[in-house]
Amino acid sequence: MEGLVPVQRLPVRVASPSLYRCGNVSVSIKRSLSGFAMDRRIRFTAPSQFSIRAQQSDLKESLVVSSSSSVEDKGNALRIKEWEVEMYQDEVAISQGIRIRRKPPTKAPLGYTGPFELRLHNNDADSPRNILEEITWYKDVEVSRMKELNPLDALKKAVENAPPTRDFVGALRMAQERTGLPGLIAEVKKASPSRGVLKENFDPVEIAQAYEKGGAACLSVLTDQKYFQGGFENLEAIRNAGVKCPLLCKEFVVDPWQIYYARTKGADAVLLIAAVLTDLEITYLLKICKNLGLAALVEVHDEREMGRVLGIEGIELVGINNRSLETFKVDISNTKNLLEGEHGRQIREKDMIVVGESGLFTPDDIAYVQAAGVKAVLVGESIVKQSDPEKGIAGLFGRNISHS
Ligand SMILES: O=C(O)c1ccccc1NCC(=O)[C@H](O)[C@H](O)COP(=O)(O)O
Repeated sequence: MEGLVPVQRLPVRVASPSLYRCGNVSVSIKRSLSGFAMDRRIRFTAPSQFSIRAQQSDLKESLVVSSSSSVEDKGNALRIKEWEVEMYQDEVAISQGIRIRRKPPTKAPLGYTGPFELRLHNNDADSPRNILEEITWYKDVEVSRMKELNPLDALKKAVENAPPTRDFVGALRMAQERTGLPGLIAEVKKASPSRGVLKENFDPVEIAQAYEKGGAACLSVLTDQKYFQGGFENLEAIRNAGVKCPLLCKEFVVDPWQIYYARTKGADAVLLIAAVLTDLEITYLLKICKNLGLAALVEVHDEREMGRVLGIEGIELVGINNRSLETFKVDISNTKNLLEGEHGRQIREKDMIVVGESGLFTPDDIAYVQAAGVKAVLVGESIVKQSDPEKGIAGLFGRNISHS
């Protein structure tokens, strides 16, 4: 066969690193989960006539293969040099309705498959479309720098000697039983992209201690520096200051390395954002969390994400964020809406803890999300802004919920 080989559309179901054979065509699909470099390459050494139907269960993906071939070899044998298909994470993500795209690799434009010489630059792919996308794209860069300073092997050794984690989920359940109100995850939050600086004289340890005294069940510590003016040093300092509440590392996780890092810095739980991560990534990260003794708060924003998360095994904590990723607008009826109907039924059946997140300011807000079915709330702005955050908690719940 000479000249161009027509574009082939290959429906391929990929379960694991696989080698598919069909006649003398072999398709090897490499799946490297480390760093989520989901890299699939298809290499053919094939005669001119071929058709490929490679199917395995679990993941349904569609690969588009296009290439050119040339006659190079002796005899009539056709050597199709190397056909390379790169299906970026985004293609899987799009199929799952994920709105947050991952950073396109610099060496090739986003989501493009096909021969290098035909690649186009796509401007839309080169810039983030909303704040969460911007944060996660920056996170990719930041994490690769941090990894060089703290290689995974060293982190794994540090984790072996780390003190045991505290029971994040248990603390929420106990608080709810103790107070009859949703357990409070109080957020140590200096600033945010939507509100700017919330507290000028920000002392994370002082705030954490005040939250604990005020009756918080758990604390959430923002570790992102660029957008929230947080830091891992805050997490570490709070942990080392003797605060007993379990700590959530509030990060934008895009890489398993971050989970190990969080564990070495004193986290008892991490946040996983369904808008950013595919189902497979969530499943994989949950396994890592379990292995490290960490709880995972899996955050959703809409019905579709809630449906996805309910289909993933082993999730105990689901956060419903009331803040729109596109507009920053906060609407607490989002929590109520996502807990109605079939999703709410499944959550109750599985005895999951739902955490109402963002935009909670008053006892009425707390009562509203509690009536909708939440067993915990994640609150930052309304309490961190108070000159006395301990009193801020009493104000938020309409009564003193401290242990004393
Ligand atoms: O808070 C933001 O502006 C923000 C922007 C983009 C992504 C995430 C963001 N916040 C993270 C959170 O989930 C909140 O800090 C948390 O739910 C507490 O919210 P609030 O009580 O409204 O401070």
